[in-house]
Amino acid sequence: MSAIVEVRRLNKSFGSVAALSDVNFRLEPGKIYGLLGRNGAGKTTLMHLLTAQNFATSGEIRVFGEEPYENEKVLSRICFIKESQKYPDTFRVKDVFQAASEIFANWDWEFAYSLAEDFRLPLNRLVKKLSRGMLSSVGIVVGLASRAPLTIFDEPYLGLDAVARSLFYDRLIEDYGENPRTVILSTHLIDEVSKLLEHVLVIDGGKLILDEETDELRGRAYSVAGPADKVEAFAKGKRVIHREPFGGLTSASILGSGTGTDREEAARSGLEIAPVSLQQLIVHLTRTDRPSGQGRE
Ligand SMILES: Nc1ncnc2c1ncn2[C@@H]1O[C@H](COP(=O)(O)OP(=O)(O)OP(=O)(O)O)[C@@H](O)[C@H]1O
Repeated sequence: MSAIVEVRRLNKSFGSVAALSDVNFRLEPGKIYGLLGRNGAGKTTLMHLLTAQNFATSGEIRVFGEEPYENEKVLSRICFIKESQKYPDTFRVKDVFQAASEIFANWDWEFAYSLAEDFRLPLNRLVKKLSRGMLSSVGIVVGLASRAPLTIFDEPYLGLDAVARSLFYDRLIEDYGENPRTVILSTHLIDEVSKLLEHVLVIDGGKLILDEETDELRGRAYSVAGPADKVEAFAKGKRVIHREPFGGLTSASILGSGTGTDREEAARSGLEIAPVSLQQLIVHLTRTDRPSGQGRE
């Protein structure tokens, strides 16, 4: 299958700061990717390179099989929604939609209007007079209604309340079902989006430390919950990556797939075994107190 994005030996430095170091990956068509990592990891830098908003120091980038730089054919098929998007002062919400409709071949006005209603966006209001959350909603509507073959959301929901965020996830998943495309979602709200993500890329200190299907990743750890003393007895000798006490109970996240013997032991102790949260796994993989080079376990 031909890749939507192919990145080889990609490096980007800003002076002495190596924002990206030897990054290699491919993105397949029709998948939702999570691009995750801590502050300053290199996510925005990578998205800027993919969308030709900056030049790589070295390495290769192919988007739809071609170099993206000054390549209208490629760039017209990418919709990049970023937190800090600026609009002309005179633009009303409907002007943003009009401009987007002229850029993106698959733009769907009906969908845009229905999303604007869902997000309670006043079409005639000047964009500069919108609240922070409403401004984020404008970006989300553009990102969804453009139906660009490669849609990239970089922390798209600054100021958005939980209801609006959940609306975004619902509309994205519904529309993606009917109109498959490749989506990259970069966010710190990992648990919120974990159900959407089919594949996860994690960057840490400019290096790609994880490139894995979400389901496989979830199989790398499990959580066990019950009375604190029983959980501790079960966890003894195992690699605990997170502990969360609640009342007299504890939940511990443990590395490993949880063998049949583990499960029998947990059942005998009356402990509940469940899949681990994606967020806990990623936090574990990107913690600074881990010895270096342990990203790929
Ligand atoms: N224009 C620039 N000039 C100098 N350094 C930069 C520039 N842009 C990014 N950097 C540095 O590159 C590194 C990666 O930054 P980047 O913005 O890509 O991180 P990020 O993963 O998007 O972070 P966040 O989650 O906080 O948005 C950081 O150390 C940052 O300070």
